Amino acid sequence: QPHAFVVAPKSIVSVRWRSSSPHRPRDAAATAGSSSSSSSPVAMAASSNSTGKKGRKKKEHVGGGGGGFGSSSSPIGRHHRSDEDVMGGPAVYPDLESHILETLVSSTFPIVHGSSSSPPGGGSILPGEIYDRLDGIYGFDKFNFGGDGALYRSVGGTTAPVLARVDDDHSSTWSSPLEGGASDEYPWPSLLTSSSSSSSSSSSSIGPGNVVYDLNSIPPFRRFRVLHVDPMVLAIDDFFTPDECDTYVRMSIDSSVGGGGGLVDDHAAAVYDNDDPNRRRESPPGPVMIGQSRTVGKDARSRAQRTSTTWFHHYAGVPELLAKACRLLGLNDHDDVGRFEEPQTVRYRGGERFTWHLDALPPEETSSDGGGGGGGAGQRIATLLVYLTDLSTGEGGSTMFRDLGVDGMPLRVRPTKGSALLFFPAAGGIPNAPLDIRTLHCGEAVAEDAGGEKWIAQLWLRQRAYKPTAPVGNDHLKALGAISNYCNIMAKGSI
Ligand SMILES: O=C(O)CCC(=O)C(=O)O
Ligand SMILES: [Fe+2]
Repeated sequence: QPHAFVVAPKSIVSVRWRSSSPHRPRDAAATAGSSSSSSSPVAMAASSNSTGKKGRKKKEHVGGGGGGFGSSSSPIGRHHRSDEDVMGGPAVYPDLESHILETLVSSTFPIVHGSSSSPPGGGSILPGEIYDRLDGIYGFDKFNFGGDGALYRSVGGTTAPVLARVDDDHSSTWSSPLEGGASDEYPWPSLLTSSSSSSSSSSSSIGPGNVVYDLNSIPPFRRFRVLHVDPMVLAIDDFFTPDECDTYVRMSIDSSVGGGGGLVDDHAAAVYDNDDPNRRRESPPGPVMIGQSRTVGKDARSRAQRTSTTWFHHYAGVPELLAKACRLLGLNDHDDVGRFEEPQTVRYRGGERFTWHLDALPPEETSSDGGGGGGGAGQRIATLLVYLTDLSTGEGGSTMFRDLGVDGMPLRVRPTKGSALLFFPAAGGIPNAPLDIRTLHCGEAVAEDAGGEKWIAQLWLRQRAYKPTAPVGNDHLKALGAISNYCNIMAKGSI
């Protein structure tokens, strides 16, 4: 069962849906047995949306030339270069249709790094123009950087919080994709129109009525970097503590004892034996290793796409990840926890990688009939990736966005322990298309002689409630208590 866009070889004339990484357990089973390649060109996906309801929009630009960042309209042909320099493998760039190519323009806006002009508590300051633009594209008020539901912006040389914004612009040409007109606005309604992000406590609707938590107990994330504006790619450097990183790695490794690295083994590591009694992971079972992907996939291409190892985690086992993701994205309602796919950790050893792909899902995976899995959860609208280990320059392992760098080079994000990377695989790019092809990215091969392994944790947010399929018994509901505990601990810590 295909599950994500992966780039076809140049000789193939359009982007095709193709199985690749074990993003989801069902995929692993499918790739192990059958293979991959029902195809469905992007052009088809794009046109299939054209009758959808009008939804939240993109104010302008997208197609290049419209003025604004990233509209330098440099042709994308230059991106059709060999990737041997960065991937050490055969070229897997697509031949894309011209109207898609035209959307692949890099941002030319200079990104301001560093702390010399930082807001209180750190972070970067960008010109107000960028914030205005991000607000228009992404609904800025829902990102919790640097303040209570606010981002910091530069105002006359000083900093001031940007107040949560009322979203009154629904004059969109952005249509609802993939739903046969049956869905609501796409893809941001809940991010944009739910109540102001971080100023109120949550109320429970999917959870037991007595579970309450307040995500405001988690300090706002202050150390963020805007790596690219449109499409937006953010790094959040204070997302996980070193201890949290170590815990996530350790529980993955520990759970695989006896798991044997088989393909899908829902029974492996059914019980997680926490060796740290101070943590609250006593009851939930541990993560399940779903396979070393050297063995996942039948054909050479599938095998080549990901050569790492993935573990699927019980929601209840990763409250820090869920709570912080909700805090970051302004998802205060318990229902929103139910929109996350199975949390994953991924290990890349020397030589391992994940080649160019898009995280956005093919239509059959998002349809509301549930036929594609996930219970009609809709599209992946946000990718959150947390680096659990450091890799130094020269050790490889960077996440690279092929088309978002400067001078034809990829945007390269080196793994930094505790940093998160946030981007939006289906939020913009091609008008009326259900994916943002500009977010094409890869996990660069880790150098054979790297000093350590690359580990990441990953989380995908869907448009609607998602039905997990692994590990057995995995249930969002069971995480609410753990999230509540975590928030309580954070609240006490900050007093
Ligand atoms: O490992 C990375 O840096 C990227 C992983 C990734 O893109 C994915 O798993 O979808
Ligand atoms: Fe990805």
